[in-house]
Amino acid sequence: MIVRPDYLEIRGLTVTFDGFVAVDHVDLTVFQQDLRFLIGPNGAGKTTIIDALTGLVPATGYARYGATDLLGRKPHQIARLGIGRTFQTASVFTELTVLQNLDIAAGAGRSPLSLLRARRGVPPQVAEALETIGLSRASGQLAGSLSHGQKQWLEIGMLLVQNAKVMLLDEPVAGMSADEREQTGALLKSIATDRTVIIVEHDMDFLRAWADSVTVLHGGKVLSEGSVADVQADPKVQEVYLGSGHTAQVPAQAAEPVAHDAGPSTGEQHVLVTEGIR
Ligand SMILES: Nc1ncnc2c1ncn2[C@@H]1O[C@H](COP(=O)(O)OP(=O)(O)OP(=O)(O)O)[C@@H](O)[C@H]1O
Repeated sequence: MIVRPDYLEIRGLTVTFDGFVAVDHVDLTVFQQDLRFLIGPNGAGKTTIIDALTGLVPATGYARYGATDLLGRKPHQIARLGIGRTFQTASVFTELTVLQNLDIAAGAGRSPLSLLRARRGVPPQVAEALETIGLSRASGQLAGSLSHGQKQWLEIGMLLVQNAKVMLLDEPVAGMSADEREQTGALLKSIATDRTVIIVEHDMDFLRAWADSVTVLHGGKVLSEGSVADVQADPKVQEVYLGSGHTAQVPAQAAEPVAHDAGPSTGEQHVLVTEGIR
């Protein structure tokens, strides 16, 4: 792998909410081509890290992409620097077509009214994004009529046409069918060839199938980092996921996270969690 200078480097990232330290001196380095998964129990600080990197919450420390500092900037400035994110719930314009959604994301130098008008030809970067996300044939379809998975792909396409070089994806496969998960894995792998991609995910099967590397968070701190095999073998990770039999939080199969206050785990949950990390 050729290491290029434009990679994401985070040092001592800290986010505090009214005295509560949600992210606690996190160090993270992610290179292009390294499909990095960020995992951890509910409340570990995963989404807050993405929020801090995209200017939604104030943070201290240091976060740099290439030569550019990210902290202390407004969300739109960070987006313009090529740092893109998705949310747990896809935010597409449901009343507009797939193509119109991509057009708006691309800006394309057109007025809002002209974006809504039919027009000849599709800008090359939009056509390329349509192809990459597998929605070329659905380009005229209303985004609201897409499947859950297709909406997530459209959102990724909207980042592609904005030339996002860093993509921070929050639970991209939650609620997807098995087929959609498979297609999403292949999509993420392909976009990570020349981008820095971080995926927050609870789905351990998906992680095992697609992660190049994993960072495990717990209580706002980095607990473990390495390959899937490395983190699975780490006793600290096993302790967090398996706990004393009362702290089970990450299901093996379910796409949705289990609530933090789900109460003592049952024997069945415990088996699921054991399968989840092994
Ligand atoms: N705006 C906020 N104000 C106060 N506390 C917050 C805020 N946002 C997050 N937190 C707290 O920070 C901690 C980390 O939350 P975060 O959403 O980052 O966790 P997470 O690892 O993404 O969890 P999940 O897997 O459940 O999404 C939690 O204790 C949460 O309650």
